[in-house]
Amino acid sequence: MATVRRDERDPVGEQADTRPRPSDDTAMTSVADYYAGKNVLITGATGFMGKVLVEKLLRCCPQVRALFLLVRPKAGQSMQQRVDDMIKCKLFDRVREDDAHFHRKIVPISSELTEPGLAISPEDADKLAACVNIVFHCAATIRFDEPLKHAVQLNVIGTQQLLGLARRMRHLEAFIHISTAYANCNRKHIDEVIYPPPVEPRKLIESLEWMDDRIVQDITPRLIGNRPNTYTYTKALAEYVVQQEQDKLNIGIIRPSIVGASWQEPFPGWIDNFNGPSGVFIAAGKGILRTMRANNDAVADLIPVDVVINLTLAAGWYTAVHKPKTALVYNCTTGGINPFHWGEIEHHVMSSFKRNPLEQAFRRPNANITSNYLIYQYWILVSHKFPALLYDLVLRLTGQKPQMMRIFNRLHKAISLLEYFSSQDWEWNSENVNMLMAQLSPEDRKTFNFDVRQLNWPEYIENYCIGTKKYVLNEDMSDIPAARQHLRKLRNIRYTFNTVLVVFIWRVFIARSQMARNIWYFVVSLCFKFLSYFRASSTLTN
Ligand SMILES: CCCCCCCCCCCCCCCC(=O)SCCNC(=O)CCNC(=O)[C@H](O)C(C)(C)COP(=O)(O)OP(=O)(O)OC[C@H]1O[C@@H](n2cnc3c(N)ncnc32)[C@H](O)[C@@H]1OP(=O)(O)O
Ligand SMILES: NC(=O)C1=CN([C@@H]2O[C@H](COP(=O)(O)OP(=O)(O)OC[C@H]3O[C@@H](n4cnc5c(N)ncnc54)[C@H](OP(=O)(O)O)[C@@H]3O)[C@@H](O)[C@H]2O)C=CC1
Repeated sequence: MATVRRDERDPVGEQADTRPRPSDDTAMTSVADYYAGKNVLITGATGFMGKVLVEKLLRCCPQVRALFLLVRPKAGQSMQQRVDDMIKCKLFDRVREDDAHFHRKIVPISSELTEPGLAISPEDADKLAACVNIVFHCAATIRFDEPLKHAVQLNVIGTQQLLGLARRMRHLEAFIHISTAYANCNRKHIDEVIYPPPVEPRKLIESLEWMDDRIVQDITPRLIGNRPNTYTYTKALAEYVVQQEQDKLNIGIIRPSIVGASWQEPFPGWIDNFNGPSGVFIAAGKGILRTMRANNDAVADLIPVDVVINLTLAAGWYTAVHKPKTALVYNCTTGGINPFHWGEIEHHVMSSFKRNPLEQAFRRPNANITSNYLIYQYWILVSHKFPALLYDLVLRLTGQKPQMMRIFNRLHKAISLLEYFSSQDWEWNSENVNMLMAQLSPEDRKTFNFDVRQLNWPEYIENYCIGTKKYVLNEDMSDIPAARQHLRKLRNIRYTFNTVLVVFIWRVFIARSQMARNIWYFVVSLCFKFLSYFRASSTLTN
């Protein structure tokens, strides 16, 4: 079994390791000083975490020489257009304030990670081989329903190819791979080690080459075994593939849990996608999602994106400067240090969206999570399907296209894929993370803060919800009074609807059936008796 030992930081007895060791001077450099004059290569820079990584490097390590971003053309946009759009976004406002010409440090390189040779031109590959000092590999498919072939192609073969390129880099000091804390979610306790892979990646890759898509689809459940999806399965394989290079490269592996909006930087609550909990929060805030399967008492292992990026940069520094003998794994999680539970998340998300409502909510936000399958199915029927049918009926009657049932079907698919992670909890060891924190200077501990003991969850969740409103939905905060007014209107509609329903039931059952009338009189007389008893006893005590 190939496992990763914790860094012993003992340079003695390393005959096999020919890589240069750090001098005392370099070991003492601060994180920002280390990145000064360095050429950094980043994959997945256009993604959620990649963008935050680029921003933080430019803002807090302003002496960095160049950032080479491997980007592919997409949706009719060239790679250059995509990078231009990316750096225009609000996330980069603080960097722009500090240095209006920061874009000069960004060098986009056209690359498609699923193509042979990463589809990098020979000239670009030579340039990278000659100058890159540190690689951050963030790119991956994070979809939970990705067909196995594609997930392997990108997450495993793409990683292998990048490692091949890294081996050619003459001045490479560190290779940092972003994995996930759920790569080994088939275990309950997860140490900072690389576990044996579920299958030898080479054998799997060879088999997938000749199998057609139908066969692959059929055998996927058997292959992934007790992992919930191809994403976690291929991320586990990728870790193993990265580990195979530990004799040749200085490697660090970061395993974040559920990455959420930023905690502090560049500003609280920054988020730009529907992945993971963000989509659930938005659907609940819009009043669409009323129930979800989750365990109230299970730890919700959210981790703010800026924490992950701070840890990643610090790990890059540590790996390059201290050159650990084996690849170090960092479990970047909150559960063991500052636990917060799904039940608490539900409470704070709901109250936050009541204070700061989203525009044009479908219903008042009121979602309840439950681990009980029957209760869940009941609420799906009563609170999702029935209102959707009713709404679509109204749309049809007014000559419009029905849409609510379609939205709910997509939502049900999304939440069914997430419930595996919200219905149970895991224990992650974080010794390497603690070790890394202890290695930082007090100044670096502030600039590259990943100490989640200081995280105030209610405040974080409030900023997260506001962040989904501002940055994902692009809603204006000045519209909050109108949104509150809309919620009041929805509440009045609900009261009216409930009253009409009661009157209707009364008319149909009470007024028309003798037996219902008898029951009704019995209930009313019981209430009267109770009231008179209550009055009499309170008169006596007075
Ligand atoms: C108050 C309650 C508290 C309890 C709260 C519990 C939260 C419990 C979170 C656990 C979270 C674990 C996270 C593991 C941690 C990793 O390791 S990381 C990677 C995380 N990866 C992901 O989250 C990817 C999951 N997403 C997917 O796989 C795909 O988006 C889906 C869900 C299969 C949908 O695929 P699709 O149908 O092809 O289409 P896509 O365009 O992607 O999205 C379709 C619709 O689904 C919606 N959608 C997408 N993602 C989501 C989502 N997460 N939620 C809702 N809707 C979504 C989109 O908004 C879109 O809606 P429309 O705009 O069309 O109306
Ligand atoms: N988000 C989360 O909750 C968590 C994420 N992680 C890990 O963090 C990393 C980053 O995740 P995140 O930022 O959320 O993911 P995103 O989906 O936001 O970003 C993925 C990035 O990978 C790039 N990419 C995808 N396919 C290719 C390809 N074929 N060729 C080149 N580039 C490609 C995307 O580029 P493009 O813009 O062109 O599509 C994008 O830049 C991943 O490795 C993920 O496994 C780990 C734990 C949790």
